Amino acid sequence: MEIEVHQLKRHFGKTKAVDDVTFGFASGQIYGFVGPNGAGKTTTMRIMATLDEPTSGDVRFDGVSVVEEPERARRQIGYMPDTLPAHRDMCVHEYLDLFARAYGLPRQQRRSTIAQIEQFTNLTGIREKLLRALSKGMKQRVSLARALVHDPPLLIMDEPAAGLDPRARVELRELIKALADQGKAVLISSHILAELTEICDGAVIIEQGRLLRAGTLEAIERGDGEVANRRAIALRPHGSVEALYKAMLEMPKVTDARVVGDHVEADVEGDEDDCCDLLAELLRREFRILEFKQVRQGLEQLFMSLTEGKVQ
Ligand SMILES: Nc1ncnc2c1ncn2[C@@H]1O[C@H](COP(=O)(O)OP(=O)(O)OP(=O)(O)O)[C@@H](O)[C@H]1O
Repeated sequence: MEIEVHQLKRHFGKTKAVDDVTFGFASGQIYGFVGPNGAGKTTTMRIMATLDEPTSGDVRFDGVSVVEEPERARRQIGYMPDTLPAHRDMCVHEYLDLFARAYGLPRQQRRSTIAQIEQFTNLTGIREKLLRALSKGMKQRVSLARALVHDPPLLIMDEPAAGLDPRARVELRELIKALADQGKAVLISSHILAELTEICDGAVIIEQGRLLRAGTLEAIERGDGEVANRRAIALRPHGSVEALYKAMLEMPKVTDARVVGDHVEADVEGDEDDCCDLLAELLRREFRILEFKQVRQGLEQLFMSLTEGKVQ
């Protein structure tokens, strides 16, 4: 499935919550949605989930428009909001059954589908528990299960890791990866950028409603603008790290270098060719290099170099 967000705008009075945002991604991909508080992430996600209407622009799932055919579009997505289930006096199983009915799943199919999802989200052991008796992590899993009952090809998750303990975060990450492996497209907003870097294929970076960058992490890193002509490399010498570190600092295209354990990491002003030239020069100077690799910038670094923390 192709997801296309096209020139999306959503204005609340004078506030341009979303201001001409265009990006796309596809089945099997996990895209991180990042931006400072108030950047417009939730507003964009709610429009994608057909819970709000754009001022102008559109979102299409394989051509199906959220504006023109919201009912059809709605079946394509599972939305996990940043609020947790609030039907306090209902147990987990009843709650999931309620949503499966709402999506019109016939009885037999409902049973097997819910059983599978409960197993996948690790809810089987607590399916009889009341929602109000659940911990935050359990509620997050119920919320994910609810988003999956109609087997949507696209999953939209708004801050799913917020407030989770480290174990629950790791488990959530594994679930998201498994969903992408099944072929689902996933858009996930989070402020925990290091975590997103580990699972995301790409990112959409917005600030004050405006798109700063969108694409695969590699493409964003390579892209035009201020991060374009910068590469980071890591080298592990056979011999003194300090000697290599000093030599690196003297290289004309190296803007910064640091010793990290048994490696030297360096920022290079230039492209891949410049990195290779640098290695050639080191070898010419008879440095013995055991490892040489390009280091991918994390989302955190990309985000910091692209945003200035502006808030509306
Ligand atoms: N219903 C509304 N009425 C008026 N303004 C709104 C409404 N919903 C959102 N906004 C404004 O739109 C802007 C974007 O808000 P949004 O919740 O989309 O940001 P966000 O990126 O999800 O932020 P956070 O990271 O803090 O969750 C903010 O300035 C917010 O105050």
